Amino acid sequence: MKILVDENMPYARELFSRLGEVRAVTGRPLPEEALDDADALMVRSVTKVNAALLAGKPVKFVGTATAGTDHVDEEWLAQAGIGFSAAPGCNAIAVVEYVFSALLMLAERDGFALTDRTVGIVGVGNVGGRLQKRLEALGIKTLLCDPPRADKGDDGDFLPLETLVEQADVLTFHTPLFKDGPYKTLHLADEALISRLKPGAILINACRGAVVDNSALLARLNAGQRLSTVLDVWEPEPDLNTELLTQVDIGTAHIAGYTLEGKARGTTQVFEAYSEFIGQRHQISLDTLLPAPEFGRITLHGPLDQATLKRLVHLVYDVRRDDAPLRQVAGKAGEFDKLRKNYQERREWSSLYVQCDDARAAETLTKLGFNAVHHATR
Ligand SMILES: NC(=O)c1ccc[n+]([C@@H]2O[C@H](COP(=O)([O-])OP(=O)(O)OC[C@H]3O[C@@H](n4cnc5c(N)ncnc54)[C@H](O)[C@@H]3O)[C@@H](O)[C@H]2O)c1
Ligand SMILES: O=C(O)[C@H](O)[C@H](O)COP(=O)(O)O
Repeated sequence: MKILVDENMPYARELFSRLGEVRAVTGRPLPEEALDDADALMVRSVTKVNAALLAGKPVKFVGTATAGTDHVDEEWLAQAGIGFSAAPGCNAIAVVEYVFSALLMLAERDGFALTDRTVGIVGVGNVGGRLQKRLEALGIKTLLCDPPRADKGDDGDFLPLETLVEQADVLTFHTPLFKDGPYKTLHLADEALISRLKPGAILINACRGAVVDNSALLARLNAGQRLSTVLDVWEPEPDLNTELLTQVDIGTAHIAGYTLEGKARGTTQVFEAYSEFIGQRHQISLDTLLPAPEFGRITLHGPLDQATLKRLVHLVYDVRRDDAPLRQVAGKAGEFDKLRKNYQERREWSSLYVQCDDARAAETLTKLGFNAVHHATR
């Protein structure tokens, strides 16, 4: 059994070698000769998986260690009889923590309280749903837009996108990229939508670049629209518009989902799916794979306010650590992917054990996803 894995999948060699011979390859471009004798292919979002890549090859299963699947022609895989699995939700926590890190940074810089802001969430799935819960745990008002869920009759107060545009101070996108169909998201944020955002609003895109029309966004920013912008994803990648990067408040190289936990969950989810596909079911516990974090334990004295939360969040992950390197290399061939390949280890908030002498602080931090306990220390 020969299994090709993207070289940017942590723990892939260790896990997949339990099932067969593993070869790690670059995902962009994927060396096509490697497919000539491969039984299975494990990719990330940078590899386009379609007939052009796989027709006539022996590959019987494709796994993508990602939440998004717009790089995979699932219809063709199904008609070609090739098994497929994605990794839904694997990195949702990472994206939520990226959004929080960015919002706390902007709130400190511009001197506002997050509890005075209303956050509009477009796409309320694994990322958007967790984001809603964590924002509400802090007492921040959210407005939700998810037409597919609304049409299915899911519980939730789902609103038209237009209402979010009118009322939200922060508009954050967490949809898949659908190029057409009833729920098309390509250029969902077009020039008309962007121009109607509230003055001083914050626009965040951490889903797929083309969900926001990047040329329209640049035109609005150049026209002086009062807007703060956080872009993790770009139209196109890896060759983003460098002028747009100079205009955004935070710009990163599609790494919102790149916690070690998030990437490792992606690998284990496709490993479990493939092991089931070949009839050798394995289940993996993430705890057995992950190393100890750089900061493991801290004591918080007193209550939790926004400034304290910001310091705690930024101890684990400060989004500015990923903004500066992108600005340094943008426009240079190959550098966007190099930043992603050589990504400095980043952990999730749950990796930090926080001992609090204030019961409410412990309760809030627990709801936010920290490993917090209340323990009187004074
Ligand atoms: N930047 C990153 O590193 C990163 C990491 C994870 C996911 N993503 C992207 O974010 C997307 C969302 O991730 P997820 O894990 O929450 O996916 P998900 O499938 O769990 O949730 C997506 C939600 O969007 C909703 N939706 C679909 N069309 C919509 C529309 N037209 N308007 C509003 N809502 C719509 C769906 O009904 C669903 O509830 C992924 O598809 C992926 O492309 C990016
Ligand atoms: O859809 C996702 O899960 C993310 O966008 C994706 O994982 C980003 O990382 P990549 O697969 O490109 O390494």
